[in-house]
Amino acid sequence: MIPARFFSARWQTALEGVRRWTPSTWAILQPSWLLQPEPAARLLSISCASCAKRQESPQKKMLSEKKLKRYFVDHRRVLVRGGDGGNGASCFHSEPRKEFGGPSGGDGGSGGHVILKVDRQVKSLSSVLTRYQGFHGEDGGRKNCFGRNGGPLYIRVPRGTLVKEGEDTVADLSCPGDEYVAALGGAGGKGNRFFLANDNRAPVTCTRGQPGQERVLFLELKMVAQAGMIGFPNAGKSSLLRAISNARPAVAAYPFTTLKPHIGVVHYEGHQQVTVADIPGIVRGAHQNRGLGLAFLRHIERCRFLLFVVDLSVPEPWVQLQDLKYELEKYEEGLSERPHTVIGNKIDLPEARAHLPELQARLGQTLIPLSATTGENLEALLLCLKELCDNHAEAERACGRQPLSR
Ligand SMILES: Nc1nc2c(ncn2[C@@H]2O[C@H](COP(=O)(O)OP(=O)(O)OP(=O)(O)O)[C@@H](O)[C@H]2O)c(=O)[nH]1
Ligand SMILES: [Mg+2]
Repeated sequence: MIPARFFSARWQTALEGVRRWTPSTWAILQPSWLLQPEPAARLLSISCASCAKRQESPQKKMLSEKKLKRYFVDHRRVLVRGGDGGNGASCFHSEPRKEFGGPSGGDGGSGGHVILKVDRQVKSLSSVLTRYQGFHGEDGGRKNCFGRNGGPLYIRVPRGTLVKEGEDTVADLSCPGDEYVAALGGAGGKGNRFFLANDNRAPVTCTRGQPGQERVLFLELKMVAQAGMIGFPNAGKSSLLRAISNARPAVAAYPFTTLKPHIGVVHYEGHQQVTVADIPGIVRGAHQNRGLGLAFLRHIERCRFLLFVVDLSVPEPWVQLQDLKYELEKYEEGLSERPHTVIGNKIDLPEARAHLPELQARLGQTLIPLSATTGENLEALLLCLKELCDNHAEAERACGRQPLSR
């Protein structure tokens, strides 16, 4: 037996802690899969479901509503100006023993365009600045030297960016690699060589380069996903996305953990994929700009079907559902009528199980009770997603349109 004085003060504190442990403390430390019965045989392999971790709140300081909105960059006002054209030169050829060498002023180079380009790596408009100036063309030079053209200036934007000028939508950049010339560069000026004519053998005229086009554009980001998850803060939307896809949005026990939409891809057999967007939480009165407001709902506009995520552990979960639909209708009439399914999350909690029968009775439609944390009944959600996707594709094909894939 080693005497206690041989241990450092730190070790002694640790030993004290061990002595205080009780069986219940051990139970808390056990992984959840040891305490719960094995779920029924799974129809599909959901490796991520078992990996979905419960992350404890890092005691983050609550942000005010005003500050919350600053984090959410999905629209930008941008002033774009094309590069100015270079000026033409006015000079005459001069060489020993050569009289009347003639005009030799070169043209100016054209100004560079400012181009919006979709880049897969860019996920939000936060990297887009408020003003851009294209590269200017070089001035023309002596000896008929033309100025160099200004190169194009690319502004990298995320996929799903809408470009508006005033009220008009001028471009919809929804595919990777899509480009839109936001501002044209100015044409280069002409040097005096250009004005050489039979009746004027020594022109001195040269013109200035034209200024680049100037425009004020509004960029608006609309995520492109097939399914959109809508729910109150803390309903477990991000946990669910982590469980069914490889996306890794933050999960924590405080509201508004998610401040920008995340997209996850759910993989099925036969290389079929369904994209699911996790939208920041909606609160009652969002249409009056409460919480994060309704600004982020523009991401749902493009979703083909919706997943309403309800927290079953709250006292009256059906009220949450009514509020969600009400807020959607306030944003855009008919939005809540899109093909959708209702998900009752946190079924692993006893109070959630107690609320389930009443919610089902009030709902009058099928509800998928599941647990994002334990992975219980996730198969039902995956099958339902696939069905919604197949139905959508069929409907699109019937109308002669190409269904949205990813
Ligand atoms: N018991 C239990 N807790 C869950 C479950 N799903 C999520 N949670 C917990 O609920 C809390 C909120 O989860 P999130 O996934 O961040 O919720 P959210 O809907 O994304 O929240 P916001 O981003 O704020 O809108 C976290 O503490 C999760 O651990 C579940 O199925 N069971
Ligand atoms: Mg979240």
